[in-house]
Amino acid sequence: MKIALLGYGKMGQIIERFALERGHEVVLKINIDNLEDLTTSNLKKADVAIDFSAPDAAINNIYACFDANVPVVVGTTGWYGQLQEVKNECLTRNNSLLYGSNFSIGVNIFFHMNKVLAKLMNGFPAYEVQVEEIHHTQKLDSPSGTAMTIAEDIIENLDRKNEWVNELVGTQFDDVLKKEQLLIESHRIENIPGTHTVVYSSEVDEIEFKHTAHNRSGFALGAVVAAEWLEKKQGFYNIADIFNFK
Ligand SMILES: NC(=O)c1ccc[n+]([C@@H]2O[C@H](COP(=O)([O-])OP(=O)(O)OC[C@H]3O[C@@H](n4cnc5c(N)ncnc54)[C@H](O)[C@@H]3O)[C@@H](O)[C@H]2O)c1
Ligand SMILES: O=C(O)C1=N[C@H](C(=O)O)CCC1
Repeated sequence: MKIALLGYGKMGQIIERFALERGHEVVLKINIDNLEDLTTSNLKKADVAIDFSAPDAAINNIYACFDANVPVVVGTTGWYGQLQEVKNECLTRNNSLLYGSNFSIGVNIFFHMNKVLAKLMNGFPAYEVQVEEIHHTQKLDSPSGTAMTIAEDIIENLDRKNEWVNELVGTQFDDVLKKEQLLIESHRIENIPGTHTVVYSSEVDEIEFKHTAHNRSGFALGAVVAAEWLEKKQGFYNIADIFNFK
């Protein structure tokens, strides 16, 4: 498979390593310093594109892939406010896109178990729930895309919560939380690849459900596997469509 890498930073470089190991070829690498190479004719040389760029770059890169009719896997987070618009465009134009806030197997198992746990906790109103995420200090978006997925899945399954609110620890936070609001607490600490915890806390005890990424390899391998899965498909997909847990 010929791959275009849109974003060749921390993730793009590890993705390249896994792609080559799995017998693929990288035919295009785009970074902030060679954006002029992001042309339809260059993109058409690829069977699939993988975007791990920046929140403010993702939409433009996705539309460039749509124009070239190249399936695109989007790992970039921080653009989900425009998800519905991108989905409509993808389906109207018969393009292919797969996105995911987190491509690691461990987190996708965590996503599934988080929904099961949230449903269970409907029977236990004494527990207050909170989501916590920790990432490296270069991260541009807050909360993390993974924390948003976790929070949205809790809201869908736990009747006593209906919206999430984000606090980036170390910045001003004046909100007084309402009972139906779910707090996502974001921490930025040097060199942390990604840690997510769901905490259910009562007067008498606490349940912590936690995923810790030891490095970025799980995200990168997952992105290459997702590209292999998407290559011949048409439509708008989420990483959950690959795992399809019941
Ligand atoms: N879904 C997942 O599993 C997952 C895992 C890790 C990171 N991410 C997300 O991936 C994104 C990238 O993460 P990273 O750690 O590699 O960041 P990074 O800052 O190390 O790399 C991003 C690269 O994108 C480049 N870039 C900037 N503007 C661009 C543009 N318009 N087109 C193409 N490239 C551009 C920059 O030059 C930079 O090298 C972030 O949004 C992050 O949240 C997702
Ligand atoms: O390093 C990042 O940035 C990460 N971003 C994703 C997110 O926002 O959830 C996945 C974890 C790492």
